[in-house]
Amino acid sequence: MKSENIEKAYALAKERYAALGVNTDKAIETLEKTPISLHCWQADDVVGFERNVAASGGIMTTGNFPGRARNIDELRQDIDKATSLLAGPMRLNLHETYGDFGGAFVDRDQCGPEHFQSWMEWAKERGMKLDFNSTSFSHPNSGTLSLSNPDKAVRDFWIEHTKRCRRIADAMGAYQGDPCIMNIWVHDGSKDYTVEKYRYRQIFKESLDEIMKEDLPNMKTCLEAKLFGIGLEAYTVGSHDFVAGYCAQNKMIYTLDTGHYEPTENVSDAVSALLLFVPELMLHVSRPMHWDSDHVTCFDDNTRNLFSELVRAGQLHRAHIGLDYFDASIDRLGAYIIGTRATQKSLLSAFLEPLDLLRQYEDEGKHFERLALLEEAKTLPFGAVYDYFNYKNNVPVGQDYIPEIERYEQEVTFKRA
Ligand SMILES: C[C@H](O)[C@H](O)[C@@H](O)C(=O)CO
Ligand SMILES: [Mn+2]
Repeated sequence: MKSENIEKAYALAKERYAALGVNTDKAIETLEKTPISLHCWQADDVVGFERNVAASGGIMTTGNFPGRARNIDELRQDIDKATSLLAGPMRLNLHETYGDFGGAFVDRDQCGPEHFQSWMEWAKERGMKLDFNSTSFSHPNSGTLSLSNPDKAVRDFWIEHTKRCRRIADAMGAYQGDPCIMNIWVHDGSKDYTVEKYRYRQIFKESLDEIMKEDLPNMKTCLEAKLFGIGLEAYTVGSHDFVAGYCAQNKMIYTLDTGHYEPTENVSDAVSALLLFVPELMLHVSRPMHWDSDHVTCFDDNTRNLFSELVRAGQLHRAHIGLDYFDASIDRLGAYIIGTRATQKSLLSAFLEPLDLLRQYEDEGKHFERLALLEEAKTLPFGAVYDYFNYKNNVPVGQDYIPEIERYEQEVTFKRA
């Protein structure tokens, strides 16, 4: 796109928004300060570097597009390429199975900060901060129950793993001078009816209490809720009610994954309800298709509503934004760009909402006017503002990143056997 046209379109958009009391320069500035945590697992279909096996334990990747990152160097190369096509600050979200194990087998109850030292250095060189996840899936001990397993030996294995992960996250936080956000998601559940729901949840609670005993100042722990996993359809130990209760009681961060709720549920409605009781939210921005299918995030109603609710509530500073999808059916790097840009577009459209006027209408009981403005706001020249944000930050504008991805396929990913 011609720079002259981008600037002209922006100038017109700026005027149009200003007439509604919205400052587009300020919106861009806020977007430039809002980090998005890229999930390392989109680059390699959630395989990691521990034992080179496909993801199992409630999750699954589908598709066989060529070019999956097969090792740490390829994954880093892909992340570098992705960030070169994106404006704004990016963090990187690692799972424990993505450690730099130097070719050795390091079991989950043996991991330590030393296995992530090279990641810390790599990220620091790029001015990127790291986030982290314990990993209960894709392991012989995963079974259907990990932290909620009545078998003490299995449970202790996962307790040890999760404690170690919190220490790794703490080391990352100390190294980067910014808290590392560590997520706990366990797949624990049952394929069919169980008569022991209370028992498993009680054990899960006790395991979490044990894990959380250690005071680690450079990290924050969050707990992810889920509706069901593949092969675990009848019951999920870490359901929404369990996680909401645990997080509220223990002042812990609630991880809200947009794919983890009933298909007819309005996920964004959880934002204001949860934030009155939990300290912060970790967002896993995803796109469910009938179920938790982890399709690439799009600029759709679900994603837009999520960020509108945060901005309307004035609580964006209490949300950590991360992506969580894994699509192996299209170019994986392209998927990063689409999903990250969709998230940024949703943020920006929330920043550009004529909130003062909408609030005024609402206070005055002018409900026709409120609905009319909500409708009109949808077709304001928002795209011109997003284009300008990318242009100003020297990354491809609009669809101009498509040939960049195609070039990278020819030069890099398609050459991976
Ligand atoms: C790989 C991630 O930890 C995983 O996607 C988890 O966050 C989840 O959402 C499981 O459905
Ligand atoms: Mn998730």
